Amino acid sequence: MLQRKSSIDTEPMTLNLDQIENAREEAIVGVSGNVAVECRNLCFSVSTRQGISVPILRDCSFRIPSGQLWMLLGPNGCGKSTLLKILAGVVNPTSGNVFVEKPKNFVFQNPDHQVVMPTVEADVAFGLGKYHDMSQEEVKSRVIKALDAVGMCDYMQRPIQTLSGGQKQRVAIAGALAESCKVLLLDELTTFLDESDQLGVIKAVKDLINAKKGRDVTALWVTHRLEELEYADGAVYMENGRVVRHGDAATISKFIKVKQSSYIEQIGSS
Ligand SMILES: Nc1ncnc2c1ncn2[C@@H]1O[C@H](COP(=O)(O)OP(=O)(O)OP(=O)(O)O)[C@@H](O)[C@H]1O
Repeated sequence: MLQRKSSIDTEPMTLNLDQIENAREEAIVGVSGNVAVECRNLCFSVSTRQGISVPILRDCSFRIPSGQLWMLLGPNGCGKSTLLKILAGVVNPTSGNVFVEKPKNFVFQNPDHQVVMPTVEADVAFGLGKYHDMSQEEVKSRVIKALDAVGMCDYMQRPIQTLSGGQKQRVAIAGALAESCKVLLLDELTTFLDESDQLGVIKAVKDLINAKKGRDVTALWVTHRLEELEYADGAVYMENGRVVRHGDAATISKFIKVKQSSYIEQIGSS
């Protein structure tokens, strides 16, 4: 496992090649504090029935600073979900290093796959069941705080099946927050949602990142929607299993837009 970077460098004098590369990366991504997520030379391959190894992720490296909302973007099949599953610990990489600050929590694409209890309150409290010595007061207080963070406090007693898709996503995020999670891994949460629900979920995540500055909750949000980048601090852009660019959201947005327009020009001229 990678070591967390200290915010204060006490021996800055002689840099070896690795340190120079780190400094270059930090200049690119603007990392100034602690790192919440880091991948270094991450590879993942699967084997076909004929025993041929097929690379899915190729040499992926990037860092996400604590307390920020980052997006993971790229064309269909480029490896976003696979990378997120590795960060979540659901899948093991073939090689390379991964660090994700703990506790971490993974929220899935389909809201119906993750809300399991009959009411909102019971659902958010569900994950706390494993802490056997936690008092009822503590459970209640965590549930209220978590629902408050995603703007769902007024829905505590609501039956889950009466919620919209976006409200279910926010309840799922509250469940992760109730467990004091430090890193939220969010897989295309807006895929099944209508426009107003999409906006509601992304704003809820952005608000909680802003509100928790002291506690430094970090979120990595997988998306196809370029317009969602406006809510992000930073982004990782992938193509064909590789991290092509990573850095601040405005730079990545510009990079993708230039790519898209040159692609459209190419189609137009052929
Ligand atoms: N276990 C597996 N066995 C074989 N191929 C796999 C496996 N897991 C992923 N892949 C392939 O790896 C590639 C990346 O898949 P992944 O789901 O990570 O992409 P993605 O960027 O999330 O795609 P999308 O945007 O369409 O959801 C795809 O071509 C997929 O078919």
